[in-house]
Amino acid sequence: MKTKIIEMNHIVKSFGHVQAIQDGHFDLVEGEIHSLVGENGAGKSTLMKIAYGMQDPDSGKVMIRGKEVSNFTPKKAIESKIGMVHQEFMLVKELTVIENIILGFEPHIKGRIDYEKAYKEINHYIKTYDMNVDLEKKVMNLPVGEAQKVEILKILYRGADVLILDEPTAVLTPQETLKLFEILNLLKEDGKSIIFISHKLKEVMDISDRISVMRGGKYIDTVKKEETTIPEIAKKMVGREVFLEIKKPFMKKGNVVLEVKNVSIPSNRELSKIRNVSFDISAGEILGFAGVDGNGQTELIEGITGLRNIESGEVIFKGKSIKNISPLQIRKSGIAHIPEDRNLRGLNKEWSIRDNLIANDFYKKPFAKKCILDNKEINSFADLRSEQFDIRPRDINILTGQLSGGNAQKVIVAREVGAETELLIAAQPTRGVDIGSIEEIRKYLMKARMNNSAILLVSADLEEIMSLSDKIAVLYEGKIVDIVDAAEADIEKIGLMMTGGKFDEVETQEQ
Ligand SMILES: Nc1ncnc2c1ncn2[C@@H]1O[C@H](COP(=O)(O)OP(=O)(O)OP(=O)(O)O)[C@@H](O)[C@H]1O
Repeated sequence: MKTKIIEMNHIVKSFGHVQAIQDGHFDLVEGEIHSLVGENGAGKSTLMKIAYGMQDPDSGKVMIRGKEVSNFTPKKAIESKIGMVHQEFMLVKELTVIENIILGFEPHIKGRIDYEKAYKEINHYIKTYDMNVDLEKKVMNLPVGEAQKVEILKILYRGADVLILDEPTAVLTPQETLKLFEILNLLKEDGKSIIFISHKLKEVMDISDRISVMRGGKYIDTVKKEETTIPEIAKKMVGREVFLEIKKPFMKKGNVVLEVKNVSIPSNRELSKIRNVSFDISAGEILGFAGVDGNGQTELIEGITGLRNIESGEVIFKGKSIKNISPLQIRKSGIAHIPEDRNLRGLNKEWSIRDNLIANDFYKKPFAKKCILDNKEINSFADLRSEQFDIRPRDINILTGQLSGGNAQKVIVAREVGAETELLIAAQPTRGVDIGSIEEIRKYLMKARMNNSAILLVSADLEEIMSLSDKIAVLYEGKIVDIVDAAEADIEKIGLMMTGGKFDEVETQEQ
């Protein structure tokens, strides 16, 4: 029988009055890829932070390689050959890749850093696991997929044979995810053991040997990949059937709401400059933007929402130019925005759920009357939104900085989609969000369409683009490759367009 490397039993952990884990169990055997899944706030990250010694359990037993541990710390975890890659990377952007990898563990020769030894060792990992990383580059110049490889190299360099990866694919493109999976399989072949936290059940089914499910802080079940299905896991996670296929009822297109004409927007990355882009969106229509991240999606949305200067061209909302006016004026004109970076632009983490929910409208009726806030109105509005969008924990006074990633995202969606809006700009609305909430968020986007909102959707999730959109535009190196009717598009063709091929060329190639 294979050795159990990590065993956790009856783990309990609270933060103040929030019980993050009520009864956590997990075990990892040598040489397996074991996924941990569960809704936002189910306690996955907390359980893994306990395994890595970043947090102490209130009670319960943690065994590492057969020995019970207490007062476990990341330092002891590293000594026990356990490494963790967190949701938010922990690299020093100003340093080079090699400097990051060896930071705190520099080999020395005659009082100086022995770079030769470090290069030799790291190049060995790069070759063995087929990683292709430029060790001289500064981390700030790396795309996310590369930065993640650096995180993995960093823990391998520290001697890890157990890798805990917390939502590693949340920020990756489909291509980068495939590459990551190749690396993980090579690591597994080499005898390493991997814990993989993810919300993407298809990926979980592709990569795992076993899958453990948590719900509401409790252990639910562990199943072998061959003995389960995606719907079965989704049901264990959410406690009910989940339907991600969204119905797209016929909708008669209304007037044009947004017109973008020959717009160019600068960027400090060459591939992300928006070059002469034109499209329009009508009332009751969803235009989905597909494309590999970094091809100008961020710049385009920042330009339209007033967060970035537009160099040339025109942006017209309901017949009036909104080009280069302030983000506040743009919001006030009736445009809602779910920003892609929820921490930077979507929320004030120091504020409560309630205050974030009313951030756009706190000065207006019914929340303020004659410049005085009406707390009763505000509280009942915030309670209702929390209930409708299933924001957990159900306490509107909690600071959003204390919420799990997915619940934080739900606060933004509840604020933006809940509002009556003529144009909704939704950038990565379900990124890092659990399957039950994805279903809810998609339903709300569809409801907004049925209420005649025009919606600009940017998503790295091609299936999301395909299932929600009426028209699909593909951005490649800052240009629109093509805009196609969603009814005629299929995922493979759109995938090929994401590498620059035109829709009809793709068809011709196939014939
Ligand atoms: N440092 C903290 N302070 C207060 N509450 C916390 C803290 N860390 C986690 N929590 C709470 O504990 C619960 C479990 O959070 P955790 O991050 O473990 O969930 P998760 O399953 O990883 O969720 P997600 O998939 O959204 O990342 C949540 O309700 C969260 O708000």
